[in-house]
Amino acid sequence: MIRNVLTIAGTDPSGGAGVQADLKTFSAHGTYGMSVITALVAQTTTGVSAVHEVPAGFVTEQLRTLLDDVRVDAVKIGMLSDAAIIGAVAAELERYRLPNVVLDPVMVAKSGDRLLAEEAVLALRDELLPRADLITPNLPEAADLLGAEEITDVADMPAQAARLRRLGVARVLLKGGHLGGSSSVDVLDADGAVEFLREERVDTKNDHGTGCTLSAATAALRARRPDWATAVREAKEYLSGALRAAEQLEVGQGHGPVHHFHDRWD
Ligand SMILES: Nc1ncnc2c1ncn2[C@@H]1O[C@H](COP(=O)(O)OP(=O)(O)O)[C@@H](O)[C@H]1O
Ligand SMILES: Cc1ncc(COP(=O)(O)OP(=O)(O)O)c(N)n1
Repeated sequence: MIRNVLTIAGTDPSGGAGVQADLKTFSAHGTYGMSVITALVAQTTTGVSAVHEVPAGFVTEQLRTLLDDVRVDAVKIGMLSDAAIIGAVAAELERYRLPNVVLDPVMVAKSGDRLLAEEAVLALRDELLPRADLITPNLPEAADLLGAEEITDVADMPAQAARLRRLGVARVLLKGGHLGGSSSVDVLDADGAVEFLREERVDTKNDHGTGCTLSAATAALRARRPDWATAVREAKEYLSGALRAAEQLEVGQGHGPVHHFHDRWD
């Protein structure tokens, strides 16, 4: 049976991040993709020019219309924009008891533009983190959620992940992409085990949407795999392949997108 996977996120007309990247990723993993949109974002490979938020009540309307009809096997949550939308999504997660929820706590785009209001970080921490099965913060997002300094050393990542778990989160994938270096290291703290996930760093400027792709691939794979660690490991491998395949693309002048491929996944 084909699994149904939902993304709740903002848009990217250039197709590199947000809902567009998530749907491509779901398809690449042999799942059926669906989307609830939280914000229309005028952005491309060079940055964000404007954000048009969807009213929170209409986010609720999209979710209820969809969830009253369709079974959902996994969910990826991305850009939420403000506290009202966070509240709306948290309420519907509770109401429908959705399974396999991956929360990417998106705050700032690579271009430096904010995708979550600063005053909404507390709402994200208090209302959504405890309802997620896995969160996937990058290092600046982890620091913001903890009200702490951003760490700069791979060796400190397990302790930072443990602090996030103590906020009441089931599982944490702490992403170390911002550290640079010859390998790209993430830490998974899940189900009683802490694991370093390492991949060779791909030398490319086409790295727009890496966080979106990783969280979407994890959700899709969790709908198909028996446990979180397997889903996360395969998702990271997929992302590295998509970063390598990005050299085939000519999209935009700035940070281009990664390339989603369908041939490896049956
Ligand atoms: N050039 C790269 N080569 C390989 N993996 C990368 C590269 N850039 C980022 N990654 C990986 O992409 C994922 C997301 O990266 P990160 O920059 O940490 O988060 P975000 O995209 O949310 O800011 C992480 O798994 C990170 O290790
Ligand atoms: C609509 C939308 N959602 C999320 C992001 C951030 O995506 P990410 O994968 O972290 O990629 P970069 O912005 O770092 O390239 C986004 N840009 N837009």
